[in-house]
Amino acid sequence: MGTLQITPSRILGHKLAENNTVFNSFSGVRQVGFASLLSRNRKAQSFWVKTRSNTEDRNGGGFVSRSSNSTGQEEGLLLGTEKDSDGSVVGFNLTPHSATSAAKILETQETEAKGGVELSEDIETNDKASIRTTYNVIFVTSEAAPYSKTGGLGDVCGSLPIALASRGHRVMVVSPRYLDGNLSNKKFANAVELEQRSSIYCFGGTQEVGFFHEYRAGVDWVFIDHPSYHRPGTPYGDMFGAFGDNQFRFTLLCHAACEAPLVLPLGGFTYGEKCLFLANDWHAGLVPVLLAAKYRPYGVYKDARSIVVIHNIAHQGVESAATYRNLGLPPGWYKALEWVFPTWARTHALDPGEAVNVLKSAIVTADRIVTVSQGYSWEITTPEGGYGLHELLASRKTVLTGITNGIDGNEWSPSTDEHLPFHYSIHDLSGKVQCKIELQKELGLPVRSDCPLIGFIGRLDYQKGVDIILSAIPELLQDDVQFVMLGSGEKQYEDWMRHSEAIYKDKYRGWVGFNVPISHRITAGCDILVMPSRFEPCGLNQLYAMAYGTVPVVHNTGGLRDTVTNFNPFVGEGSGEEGTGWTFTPLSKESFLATIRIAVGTYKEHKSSWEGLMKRGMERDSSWDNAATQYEQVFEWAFIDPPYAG
Ligand SMILES: Nc1ncnc2c1ncn2[C@@H]1O[C@H](COP(=O)(O)OP(=O)(O)O[C@H]2O[C@H](CO)[C@@H](O)[C@H](O)[C@H]2O)[C@@H](O)[C@H]1O
Repeated sequence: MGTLQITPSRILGHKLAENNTVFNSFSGVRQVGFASLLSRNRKAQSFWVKTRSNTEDRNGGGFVSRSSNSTGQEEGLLLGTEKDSDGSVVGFNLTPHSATSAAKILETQETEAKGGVELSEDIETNDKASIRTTYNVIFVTSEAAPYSKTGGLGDVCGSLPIALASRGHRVMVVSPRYLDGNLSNKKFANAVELEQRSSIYCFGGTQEVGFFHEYRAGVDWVFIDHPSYHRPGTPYGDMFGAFGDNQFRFTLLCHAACEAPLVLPLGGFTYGEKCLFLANDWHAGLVPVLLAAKYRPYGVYKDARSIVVIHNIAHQGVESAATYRNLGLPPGWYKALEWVFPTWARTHALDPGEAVNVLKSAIVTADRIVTVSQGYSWEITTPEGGYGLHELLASRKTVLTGITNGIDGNEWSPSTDEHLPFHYSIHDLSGKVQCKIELQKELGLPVRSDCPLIGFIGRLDYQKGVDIILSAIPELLQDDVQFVMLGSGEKQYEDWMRHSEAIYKDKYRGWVGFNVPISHRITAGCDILVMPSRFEPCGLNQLYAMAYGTVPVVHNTGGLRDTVTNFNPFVGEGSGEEGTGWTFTPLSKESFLATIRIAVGTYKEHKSSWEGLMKRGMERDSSWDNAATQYEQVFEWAFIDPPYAG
């Protein structure tokens, strides 16, 4: 790793003040999480805290810090200034703890002093080290894979933090420690209990929470421990429906997450107040409100920022207005959460329709808003897509950004996937047909490598358009195709899947349940993956499918429209082809069926076109790096503006 540089546009005055976590580098321009830059090397980090002995070399206003270890050896150059042609300080260089790199930096600085030209070259050639500010980032989320996952939120909060940490940020993920009495409890086995406990006042009493911690893949995974997270079921409910105390459980999460950076000495020292909270979905939505209402009036978190990340606006955390007093917020902040149902949505004539809406409060009080694709960032500002929040979101359009999710290449790669019986890649696709044959065997379908195998994976609910699949299946299965569905959700759909297996014995399989290894094998073994989602903020399964050479057929909406390009066999007057799948509209049985039939026809009749489709999908860059860069841009914008103060 080469030089990490922090280069504000122009610094008028600078002050280097140090507390135990952060260098306040510039007066109001940007905060630099010093701890984050060291967090990638825990040993060096704790050593640095214990035995640091800095020396300052002032050289015409320049500032250089060195640290030495207990044997007196120089560990590395920690800090140096960068100046523009007028001699003004425009940035600091933070360098790694390696003698070679340090020497290179010294060399670079000498060169810079001579002419200042080669610095950027040096940066470019040395590991493509980028010029960027690093932050202390706190993800707050109700799920994070592999510890907990019911859907895409878990995937994103399990992989984006790692991508950001690998780019030099100090990253903590705060999530509940769910113990459901099943095997999944083992996933928390490596998290150790910290001595710290916090008392949280909410719901008319004091709740004590514990903190568990695991440092993995460069990220501090912090799990909030409380009896309300210990029960059978998913993070949100069980066979009888959603838990009745979810508002309580996630209020607790938000309070605890706000405490964590202040009180947990992770790797030797706390994250401190100058951090950036990423509040994911409504479960974490109280975080921006708490920063503004509970902490900032007392001078705490004055320089923190918050971003609400909307993965699915259909879920907003709406409860009766009377529950406001339980949330541990000052009475004056009711307006931030106030929500009035339209007349038609009220239960009776005297119902005033008053409620509290947690996601709404996050949209009001967060410094910036991110959604998981550009298409969806527009859709949520429309009456059709905003689920009642469109006007509010439209009014905050200037701070609303769409960033398409990435996928975790360690977990989802056909050449290394531990759940697959055979591996394959864009250079050698032979393993894919083997995966198909093994899947057919596993599902008890006739083993036929020439028969198009169509798959669906997802929650069985209205959003995912399962009703469209159900209505199309009787006609579709008259064709020579096989169809497999994996999902859990609404009972009527689960029953339909079980029932249909008996009707279409040789053509249809329905796997009811949540099973990650099977989801990987379906993604690899199918030829076509369908996603007739009514709305799809981003969608991950189409990204996984394309990475696995499985061609997606998707409704032309939200993130699906942004990520799947329609197959076009006539580009360049027939000389070439483009596209990674098919998008269809309108969302109807007829257009769904017609598009699948075009895909099946292409699969059967145009083998080379099909291979082109597969390969273009596999070539597509869905890595998190691209998205992480865009998140960094939003972080930067968040710190340019003052924080929300009410
Ligand atoms: N029965 C089952 N067994 C095993 N695995 C299963 C499964 N059902 C679903 N999954 C897995 O859960 C994830 C679902 O992710 P999606 O992004 O498609 O949808 P979800 O609606 O949960 O996420 C929301 O958040 C994400 C993340 O931002 C957005 O992409 C999305 O549009 C938005 O609706 C995938 O990893 C999928 O394989």
